[in-house]
Amino acid sequence: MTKLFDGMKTYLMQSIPDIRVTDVVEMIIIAVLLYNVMLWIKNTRAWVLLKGILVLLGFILVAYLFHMNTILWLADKTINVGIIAVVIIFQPELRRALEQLGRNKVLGFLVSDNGKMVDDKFSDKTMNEIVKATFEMSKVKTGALIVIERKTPLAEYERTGILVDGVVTSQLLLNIFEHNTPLHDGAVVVRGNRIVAATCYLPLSDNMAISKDLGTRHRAGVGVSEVSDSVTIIVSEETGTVSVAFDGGLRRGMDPDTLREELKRIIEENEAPKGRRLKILKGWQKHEKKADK
Ligand SMILES: Nc1ncnc2c1ncn2[C@@H]1O[C@H](COP(=O)(O)OP(=O)(O)OP(=O)(O)O)[C@@H](O)[C@H]1O
Repeated sequence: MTKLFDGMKTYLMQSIPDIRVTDVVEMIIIAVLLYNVMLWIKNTRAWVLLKGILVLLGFILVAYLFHMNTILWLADKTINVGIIAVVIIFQPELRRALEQLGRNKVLGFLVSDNGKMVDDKFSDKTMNEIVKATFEMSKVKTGALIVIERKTPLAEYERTGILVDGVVTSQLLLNIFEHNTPLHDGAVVVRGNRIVAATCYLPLSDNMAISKDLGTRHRAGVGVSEVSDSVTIIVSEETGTVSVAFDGGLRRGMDPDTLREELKRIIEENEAPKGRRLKILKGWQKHEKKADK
């Protein structure tokens, strides 16, 4: 009996490899990475592609089971080209994913982003002017798209528009978005207390979770929030509804108080200490789920 136990003990000691702390850390990192890749696949066009690849793999399995050598040979020869094709097709999504990684605070310590300094800090007055203009436009159903820059520079999108460089006032915003005027189309970019540009073209989000009732104005608002830490206010031309896009999410049906509160919260988050920042993000995510229903 003792011999049996000793044998089992030796077997177990030999067959279970030494698990070090680094192995556990490695497993956690891989699990987090896999989870994020799966989330990314689910929320982009990659989900449709993945389904196509699964059908193709099923087909190859059938060919393998029935020894269809020509099909197997063709599959073998095209797989490398297929991988390159996937990288080319998903170049915008991959670029966006890498940009998001670059915005990650962990990397932020290594790659500091001090390229842009805003001396003119977003003030309460500016916030009130924006809220006032937003709800005046909402009342008369004037479509609007206002992007507020934070840490991520939006120069790339600013360049697609017309330079304005004016102090943010409700009158200026109303004027810009007035129907049938040269500046009303596209987005306005706000940096600090100034409107830097109008008619800007923003990247469109391809998030499948965005309601099908919403068109390109809303997709553009969410799109820019996916590639930057900006806050975007969207006024629907169809319904007058006010929404806020932030961190890839959309919160709809805002009123003046909730918009002011939301803007304050997000803008202040910039200066918030770490612990508070986490709470703020959790709060946002909770709200976002409710609002998107
Ligand atoms: N990529 C973009 N960047 C900036 N603005 C855009 C972009 N795409 C569309 N827009 C703006 O959105 C307008 C079209 O809005 P559309 O009706 O498609 O969107 P929507 O989300 O249904 O909004 P609404 O509720 O106001 O109709 C365009 O005239 C333009 O001003």
